Amino acid sequence: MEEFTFEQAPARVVFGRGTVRTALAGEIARLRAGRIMVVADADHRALAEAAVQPFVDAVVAWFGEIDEHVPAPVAERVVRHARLNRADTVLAIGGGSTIGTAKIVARDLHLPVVAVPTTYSGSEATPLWSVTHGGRKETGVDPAVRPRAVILDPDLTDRLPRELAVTSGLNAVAHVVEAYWSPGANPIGAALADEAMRSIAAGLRSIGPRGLAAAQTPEHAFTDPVTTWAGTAYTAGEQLLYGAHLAGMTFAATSTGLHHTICHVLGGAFHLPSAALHAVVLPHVLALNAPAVPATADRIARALGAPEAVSGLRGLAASVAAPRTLTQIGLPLRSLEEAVDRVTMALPVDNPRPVGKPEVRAVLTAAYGEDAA
Ligand SMILES: NC(=O)c1ccc[n+]([C@@H]2O[C@H](COP(=O)([O-])OP(=O)(O)OC[C@H]3O[C@@H](n4cnc5c(N)ncnc54)[C@H](O)[C@@H]3O)[C@@H](O)[C@H]2O)c1
Ligand SMILES: O=C(O)CCC(=O)CC(=O)O
Repeated sequence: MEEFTFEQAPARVVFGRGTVRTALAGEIARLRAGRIMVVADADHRALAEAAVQPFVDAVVAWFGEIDEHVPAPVAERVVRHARLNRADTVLAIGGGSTIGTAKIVARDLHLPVVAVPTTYSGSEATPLWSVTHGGRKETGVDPAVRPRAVILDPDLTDRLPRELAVTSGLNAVAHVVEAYWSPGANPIGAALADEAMRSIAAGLRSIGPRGLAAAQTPEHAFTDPVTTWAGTAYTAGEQLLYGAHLAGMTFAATSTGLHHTICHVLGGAFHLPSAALHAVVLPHVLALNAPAVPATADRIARALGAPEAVSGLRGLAASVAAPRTLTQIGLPLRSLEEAVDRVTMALPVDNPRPVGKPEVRAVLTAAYGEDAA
């Protein structure tokens, strides 16, 4: 076996139903969190207020201005708010945008973050941060922003509306796919990726037309020994949250390629919903790259439980009625040339095959589907 490096910043992860009530206070105490600033959007304020009750006297500030892709003025305000209130720790309760907002405080003021994710973004497992300056999404890596304690409570993610559960699950699939072929790929990351992909795919297949709440009943629970732990069956929501966290871990240990670059550039420039963007773009980047990395494509197919990677991913996305075109998620066809130019300007990227403007155009045109015909 060739030499390889695998690095993860230290973090404690607590997984289980109800752990936002039963375990969060313990993690706060263990970290000696001191003065706490809570970051949560308006939709998660009540949940966050209930969660902090056991340590409410330590909460010195709230920040609720969350905007996807973390606009620079919001990043400045959250840091100022933490500084003014002399916060020692940031507690983020919400999706990738909320955790991403908290991460900027960690980046700039070196405060620890405690994360309670409510989507499958996997951001709670990564040292990646981003800030968008006037339509240009800047991303960076800083081990200090990786949350030091993480509460994975499937009761929270099971509340996701069906559409967001689907696209967020496919966002996690995108982390896994790029982790397999990134230059930093290594055997430990690939083992995490295999388990992440199996788990997410199993969870997605069970969502069905009625969403996660309907997939929690015992008849939906997984008893396949490959995907259960110590004989305990997992529900679809549990499979998804567990898999999404592993996806974040494996993605964290590698680097971003063409797929994530496209999503960052377009997400920031056109303020598109990040998870839906991943869901639409991923099959086309996989179709571009799979012939260049046949062994990796076979491994992706095996993890998906499909005979072939590209059709396997397309089948999975179709089975959950994922959005299929850029038009569907808010990028009109008239923006194609601007989108191609913006992504091309972000090249070069680490990618299994060389990418120039023609490849970018091919991927984005394909992502418009029948709308580009
Ligand atoms: N740093 C990383 O490693 C990383 C990884 C993935 C995504 N991201 C970033 O995170 C952002 C996107 O995050 P996201 O896809 O999680 O979406 P989000 O955090 O923007 O949330 C989308 C919407 O869903 C709502 N929501 C969240 N959880 C919910 C729940 N349980 N029930 C009902 N509604 C809920 C939110 O209030 C919001 O309105 C993007 O900026 C993306 O780049 C970062
Ligand atoms: O927005 C960030 O913090 C970086 C995002 C990232 O690399 C993962 C994603 O877009 O899903």
